[in-house]
Amino acid sequence: MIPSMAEMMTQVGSAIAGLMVAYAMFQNYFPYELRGPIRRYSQKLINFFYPYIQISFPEYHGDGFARSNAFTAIERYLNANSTTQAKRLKANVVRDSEAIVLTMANHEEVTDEYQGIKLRWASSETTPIASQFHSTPEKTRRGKAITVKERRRKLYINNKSEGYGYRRSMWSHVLFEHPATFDTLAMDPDKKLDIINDLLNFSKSKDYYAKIGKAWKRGYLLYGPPGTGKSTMIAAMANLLKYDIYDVELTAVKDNTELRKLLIDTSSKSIVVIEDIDCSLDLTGQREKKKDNKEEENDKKKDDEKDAVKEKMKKMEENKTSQVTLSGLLNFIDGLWSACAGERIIVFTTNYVEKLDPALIRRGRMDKHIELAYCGFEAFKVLAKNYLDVDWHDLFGTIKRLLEETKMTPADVAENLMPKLGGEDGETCLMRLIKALEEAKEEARVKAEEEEKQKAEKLAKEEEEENNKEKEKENENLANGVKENGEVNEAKTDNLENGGKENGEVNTENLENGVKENGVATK
Ligand SMILES: Nc1ncnc2c1ncn2[C@@H]1O[C@H](COP(=O)(O)OP(=O)(O)OP(=O)(O)O)[C@@H](O)[C@H]1O
Ligand SMILES: [Mg+2]
Repeated sequence: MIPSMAEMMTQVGSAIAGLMVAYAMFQNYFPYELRGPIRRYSQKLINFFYPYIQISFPEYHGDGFARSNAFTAIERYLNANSTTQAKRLKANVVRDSEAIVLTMANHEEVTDEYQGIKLRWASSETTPIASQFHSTPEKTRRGKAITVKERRRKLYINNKSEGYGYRRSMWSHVLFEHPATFDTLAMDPDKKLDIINDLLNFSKSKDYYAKIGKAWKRGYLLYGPPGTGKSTMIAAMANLLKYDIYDVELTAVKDNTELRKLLIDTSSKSIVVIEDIDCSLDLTGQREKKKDNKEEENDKKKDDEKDAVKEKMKKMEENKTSQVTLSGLLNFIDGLWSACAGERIIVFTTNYVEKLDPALIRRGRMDKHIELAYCGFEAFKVLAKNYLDVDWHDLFGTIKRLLEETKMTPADVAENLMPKLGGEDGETCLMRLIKALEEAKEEARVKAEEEEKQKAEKLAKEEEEENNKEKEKENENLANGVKENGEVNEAKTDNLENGGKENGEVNTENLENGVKENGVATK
């Protein structure tokens, strides 16, 4: 007789209940010392028949608060590849991530294949994750790459050194959401491409750097006048590589030791930025001398741009408490920090490349020197496209000529191109730029003329002074001459007297000798 469904369920139910009672008895009454070996042997027996390899990846490890990197990477890997199979998914906005991350819910299972091996990924709640799968370094790496791609990036700023007590971090951070990209950066397209390739090449060269025995780091020096896009380029770099930025304010760093600590505390895949290196570094002694030179020079050339830099320097000087030295900085670039694993880019910016100590910018420390210059026509075209969505216009010819004739920073060009409130059209903005360029040109001409005039005046003044000096000298000589002549005359009379005497003597002597000598000579 075939038992009915209800009867079957009852039997299964009572069997399970029986097993549970047996298990409870086992737990309660079986001697503790014997439980371990029995479990071990029963596991061995199961393994004999069980054909699969099982690997568990706990979600939390260590002290139980840090989420395992492997787990996160696998989660992302499954999110991108296999979630189509699972019916129930968990949606999470994970810290540091831009996208919503979908992961399979507990007790879901997805299958996957890797190099002919079938994998079953399952997520379970009882142990943090009891999954049946097979993973490889390659997969973990792919997962990691996805993690980096979707990660929200941060801008770190070093805290002022005073009183970051026991727990306070040396860095504060905000989300980095600068919109600049290499597409929006106005500069010569060839130069831009070269930089992009350099960066991408670096980020892919882990093995190469290991092979040549160099730390996986690269230094860039960005130089050029204010407003030419140095800071903008750093943001574009970070956006291209998806790196974090550590903006080091050297004036807030107490000394070399603190600088070292700060830099060791930076994470991999980051850009360490030190802006205005010539102003913020108190390179004691040697630097002081250079500053004197700079001040002298600034006195000579007093155009606006220099004044801006001077202003900046003065400000830095005022709140300077830092004792970071050039050698401290160099040591960190070459030494300890380089031993920290992971890819890092270090960027220095300056308005005056020629003022920097050659030791700081030699190749190997600063591998690539990038000049950001005044706006050329190619750079202008990028701005026109970005700001006005204009590829070509009849006015471009005039603008090209004016840009060649006058210096204007991309910042100023951009400012003029930006449509003002009320929705100006492209042509109005281009006309405004032309006007501004013409004004700048005229201003530069007047300034040059003035400088020329000042120079000529200075030269004339110097010549006059020189002439005056000569005249004075002549007068002096003349005066001295009169005096000397007086003396000479007196001396002459003296001499005359003496001469009379001397001559008297000499003459007679000479006469005698002459006679003698002549006598001898004639003989
Ligand atoms: N090459 C450029 N391409 C696009 N925009 C630019 C460029 N240069 C400057 N700008 C614009 O001008 C502004 C100022 O530029 P940025 O701060 O990058 O200059 P900087 O070279 O860092 O100057 P400073 O030496 O004073 O730090 C930016 O907000 C940006 O909008
Ligand atoms: Mg800047």
